[in-house]
Amino acid sequence: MKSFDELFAELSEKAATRPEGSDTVARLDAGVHTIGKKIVEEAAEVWMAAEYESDAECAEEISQLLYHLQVLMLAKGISLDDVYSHL
Ligand SMILES: N=c1c2ncn([C@@H]3O[C@H](COP(=O)(O)OP(=O)(O)OP(=O)(O)O)[C@@H](O)[C@H]3O)c2ncn1[C@@H]1O[C@H](COP(=O)(O)O)[C@@H](O)[C@H]1O
Repeated sequence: MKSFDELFAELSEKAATRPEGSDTVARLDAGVHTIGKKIVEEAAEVWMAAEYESDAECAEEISQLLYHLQVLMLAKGISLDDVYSHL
């Protein structure tokens, strides 16, 4: 288990070091358009899970949406503080 900030630190490290086989590196290389489409897909899955699936399944979908949002943040060079400053 990890926090939002811990996942972002891990993904930032992956983006910087580009380890072989990293899914995150492949997603970053695919670009903002592809990442954006994945976010829309994951958001829809969150919505469907909230309406028709268990709370546990919904939580898993939310975790995936948060992951893909972080990938987009990295692709755009947006930091945690850039986001937190609006909360
Ligand atoms: N938290 C996540 C995470 N959440 C979601 N995903 C990705 O998002 C996918 C979920 O989307 P879907 O359910 O739509 O599955 P899918 O249709 O097969 O998705 P696609 O691969 O086709 O886009 C998963 O299969 C993962 O590829 C994640 N991939 C990685 N992480 C974490 O990110 C870190 C770095 O991972 P790597 O870059 O792979 O080393 C590790 O701590 C991982 O646990």
